[in-house]
Amino acid sequence: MSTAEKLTADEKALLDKMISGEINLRKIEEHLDKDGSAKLRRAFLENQKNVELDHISTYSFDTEAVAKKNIENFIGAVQIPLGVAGIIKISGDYAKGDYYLPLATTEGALVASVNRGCSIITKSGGTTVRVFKNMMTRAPVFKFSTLDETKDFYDWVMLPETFAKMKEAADATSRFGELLDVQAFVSGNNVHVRLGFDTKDAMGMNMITIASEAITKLIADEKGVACVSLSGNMCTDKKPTAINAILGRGKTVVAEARLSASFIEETLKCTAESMFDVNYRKNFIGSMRAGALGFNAHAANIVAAVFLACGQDPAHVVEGSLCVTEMDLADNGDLICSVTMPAVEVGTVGGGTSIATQQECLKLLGVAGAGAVPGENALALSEIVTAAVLAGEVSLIAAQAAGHLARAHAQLGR
Ligand SMILES: CC(C)(COP(=O)([O-])OP(=O)([O-])OC[C@H]1O[C@@H](n2cnc3c(N)ncnc32)[C@H](O)[C@@H]1OP(=O)([O-])[O-])[C@@H](O)C(=O)NCCC(=O)NCCSC(=O)C[C@@](C)(O)CC(=O)[O-]
Ligand SMILES: NC(=O)C1=CN([C@@H]2O[C@H](COP(=O)(O)OP(=O)(O)OC[C@H]3O[C@@H](n4cnc5c(N)ncnc54)[C@H](OP(=O)(O)O)[C@@H]3O)[C@@H](O)[C@H]2O)C=CC1
Repeated sequence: MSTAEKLTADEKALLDKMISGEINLRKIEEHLDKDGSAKLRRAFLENQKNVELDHISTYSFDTEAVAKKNIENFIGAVQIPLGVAGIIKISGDYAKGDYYLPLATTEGALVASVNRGCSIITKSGGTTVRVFKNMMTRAPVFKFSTLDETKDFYDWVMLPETFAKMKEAADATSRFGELLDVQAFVSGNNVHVRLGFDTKDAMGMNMITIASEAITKLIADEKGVACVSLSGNMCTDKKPTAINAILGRGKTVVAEARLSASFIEETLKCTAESMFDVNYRKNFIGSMRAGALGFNAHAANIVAAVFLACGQDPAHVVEGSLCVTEMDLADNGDLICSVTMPAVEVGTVGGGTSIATQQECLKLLGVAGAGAVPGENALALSEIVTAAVLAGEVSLIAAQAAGHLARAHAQLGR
């Protein structure tokens, strides 16, 4: 049955007004609640495009909450299959213990692969994970007329007294956010001011954009300089950049595991030497020749799957792909594997984390909501994501070393 056939007489009258252009897609909410508005939009689209929008009408989350803070022109939901990999034993500073990883994907063989990586890592004693840096960034840009004005502003930004004033203005905008660092980058008569914040359990982009605006107001008051754009692209949000790879953004995290040669042969069907060789020629030489920013096999695959499951901003997979995967042979023949993730941008409050299905995945990981100590749940999630990436890298490199890549996808992915 089409959506139009399920409408009441009143709803049909509203649909006629939408079709005639009297009420637009957005304004239908002035007449109906969020679910009703979604139904009318689907009926309108079915009428306009001669399609059936049946499956997207099925969802179980709280529509009022979702349509208020997560989506506009709401029409329903798409479903992404969700699998689980694990257990994986993680020894982080925040994530400690055995974890089942929720992975949302449509790529057959991905969950199997991560599962295999979890299995060998856990058999080998688990992965050690450490967070080296924790700072989300926003970088407004300011323009000047002369180089002397540019230099004067640059010097002022770098003063400790200026940092103190900026911190006072920024920290007043949030109960949780804290300004940690200010760096200025000059280019001709433009100055990009890269502001770094601790955002505690939030990924933090809404929070720090508000805080950064308070800093631009302070700058306007103190220096009479107008901000050209609150984001001048040196932040850098949602674009692949060297600055994020080098200086980090969000959490900079490393996960390491030492895999024994015999487990590699038994579980991964290849040798430590062959994995070392593939990793060197593929992830290092191949990535270097390709001009890549990330030197890895498929970090983005795992970041995307965990992010979709756990309500993270999927566009931040870009930064998640800036991963360096290393594999080194130890004297006793073991393979020491690590992933270095300079920019893991995650939160356990805010954004999509409160949507019911994503909440369940965060609960499965034991990191839903605010940490007992603010920030600790987001830090734990960043360690889990990095451990999951290590599992994916180990398994895929092994599959390529064993010559199993095409076979795996032929069997599981089509
Ligand atoms: C597919 C496997 C795992 C088979 O691997 P296998 O060793 O032949 O399988 P197995 O049947 O002997 O099982 C070994 C373990 O794998 C796991 N496993 C095995 N099957 C399943 C399953 N159905 N469901 C859940 N877990 C599974 C599981 O942990 C199992 O242990 P067990 O549970 O039996 O003790 C392996 O060949 C593999 O990992 N291949 C790589 C696949 C992969 O990583 N794909 C990711 C995407 S590739 C891509 O998109 C990016 C790319 C490739 O273009 C990037 C690039 O340029 O490199
Ligand atoms: N605005 C932008 O330019 C961009 C926005 N986004 C979007 O931003 C959203 C994420 O922004 P984000 O700031 O993380 O989330 P939200 O703005 O959704 O929520 C964060 C707020 O939650 C409150 N909060 C409650 N408990 C805690 C806690 N323990 N730790 C930290 N904060 C807590 C804080 O409020 P308070 O500050 O009042 O104390 C904080 O500012 C996503 O939807 C993403 O897609 C993404 C990129 C850019």
